Amino acid sequence: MSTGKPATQYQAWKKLQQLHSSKSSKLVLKELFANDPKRFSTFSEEFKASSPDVTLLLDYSKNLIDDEVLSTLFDLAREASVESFRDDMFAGKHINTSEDRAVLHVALRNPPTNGFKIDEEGVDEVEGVLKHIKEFSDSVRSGEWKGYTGKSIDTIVNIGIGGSDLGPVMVCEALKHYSKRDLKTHFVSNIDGTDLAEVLKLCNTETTLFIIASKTFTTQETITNAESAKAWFLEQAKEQSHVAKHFVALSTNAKAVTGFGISESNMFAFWDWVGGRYSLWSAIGLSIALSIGFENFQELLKGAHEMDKHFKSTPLEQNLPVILALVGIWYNDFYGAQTQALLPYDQYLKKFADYFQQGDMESNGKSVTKDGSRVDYETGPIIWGQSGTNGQHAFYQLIHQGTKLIPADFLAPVETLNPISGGKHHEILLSNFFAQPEALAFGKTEEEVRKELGAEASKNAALVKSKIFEGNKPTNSILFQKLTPGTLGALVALYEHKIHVQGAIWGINSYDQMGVELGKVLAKNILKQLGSESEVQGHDSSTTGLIHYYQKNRK
Ligand SMILES: O=P(O)(O)OC[C@H]1O[C@@H](O)[C@H](O)[C@@H](O)[C@@H]1O
Repeated sequence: MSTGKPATQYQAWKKLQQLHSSKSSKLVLKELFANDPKRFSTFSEEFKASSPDVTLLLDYSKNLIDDEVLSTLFDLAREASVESFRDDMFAGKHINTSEDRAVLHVALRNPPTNGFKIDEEGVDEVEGVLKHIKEFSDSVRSGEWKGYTGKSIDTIVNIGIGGSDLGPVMVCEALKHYSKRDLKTHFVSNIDGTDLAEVLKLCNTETTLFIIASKTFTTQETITNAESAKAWFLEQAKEQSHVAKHFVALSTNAKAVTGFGISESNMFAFWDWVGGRYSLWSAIGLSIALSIGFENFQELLKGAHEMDKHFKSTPLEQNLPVILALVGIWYNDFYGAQTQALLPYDQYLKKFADYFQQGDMESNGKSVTKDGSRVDYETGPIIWGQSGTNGQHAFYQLIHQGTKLIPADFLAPVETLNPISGGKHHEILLSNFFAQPEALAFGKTEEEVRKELGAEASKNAALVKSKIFEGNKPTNSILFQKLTPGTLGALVALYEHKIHVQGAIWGINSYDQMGVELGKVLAKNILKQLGSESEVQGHDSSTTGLIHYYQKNRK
């Protein structure tokens, strides 16, 4: 079990504080590289899965670390019992202590033979649900599954929010290359009626399949959207019995699913040991299987499983999720960095940062440890980013020359799936992928700027200053072979395990999400009061004033 101890109590933490005060000014990338020609090979690791297409190279040499810092970070991981906490997760121990649950997304991608031995109720049902997903997705994709007028399905609408939306959205976008183009996939998540209304404009009742994705099947947004979609469907289809051909559910709550009017035979089950933000590997991935086919969905699971094996069995010093986690902690807790940017140089990964905003921030955005103490150090970073090179023309200015330290992960494929114009686009893309971390690390000195400006430099001191790049900005670079389903599985699992390791060191519970509850409760209460001004009770003057303004001005 993770110690749940405040991280500041570890000896290694104290040593890292000392190292930061004594050497941070000496950790200068330009010098570290100049003094060690082998720095790249020392601080990089390759991950190779059994499929030759699934390889990742992590270069973490452009970080503000040396051997001593790194070995102390590994000491920290050992002192915080990261290895036994990891093993507890794989063994099905109830590491989600506040909800007394196991955390077993790894069981969803664990092959029936040669996998990990996991002992928890429901794990032996995983294969059966996968079989159900296969049969159903095959029959929809082949056109065998017919709608109420005998036509095949050509449009999928996944209705879900949070973990029941973001994973499928990200993966369907990332693996669009492998998708069945004549089967359109849409996602509706927001309670804002605009989301559903705009999607319904693209749908035909006779050929649309709605997937209602909700672990609890009680989420207000999802159930309201699902009810409205059903009403829209029945306006045309009339007969309640036709619902069975057009609505399926993904949930752990059979009672609520049948209560909604979807029969259990049209329900794809999962279990409470699957956290919402770790659920794309479960029945929640049905829209993925429909879009890219079951075999590709299985490749995605396989790639993740290979990363699970790496995480479970590789010594910490070569363990990619552990390295990413420790380097992240170095900036988050000792340099005071507030954020972490994820910058994929692959257009298909444009939703990757959005996905891990929930994955990381909902997991590690906590301020009490497992034993209830208030932390006196920083926990989860703010995750953000977008695909390169778009980000370069938007926010990179601040990363290069702003006042904030923004550690950033750069990701790119060696091979593109779209080698248009003889591969010219990809070469340009990758030249940017290589150039940005280089520019961030090594910057541009005043001397270089003066040389470049020539005579102009002596006339315009401010111009000289504005063109200096201080450099020494840390980055990780991840090069993967190409964006296959297996590679994506491995990449997602890499970041999932990074989150796990950081949570273990911070002593927090990465697997609950109490922080999303209060707003939901207040909204329900306010909804009841929106009828008239006199009903608005029990709020501060700001909230009351805002509600009254809305009530006066609504039409
Ligand atoms: O799948 P459900 O039960 O509808 O929940 C959706 C989301 O609901 C949110 O409230 C949770 O914070 C997320 O973790 C979850 O993914």
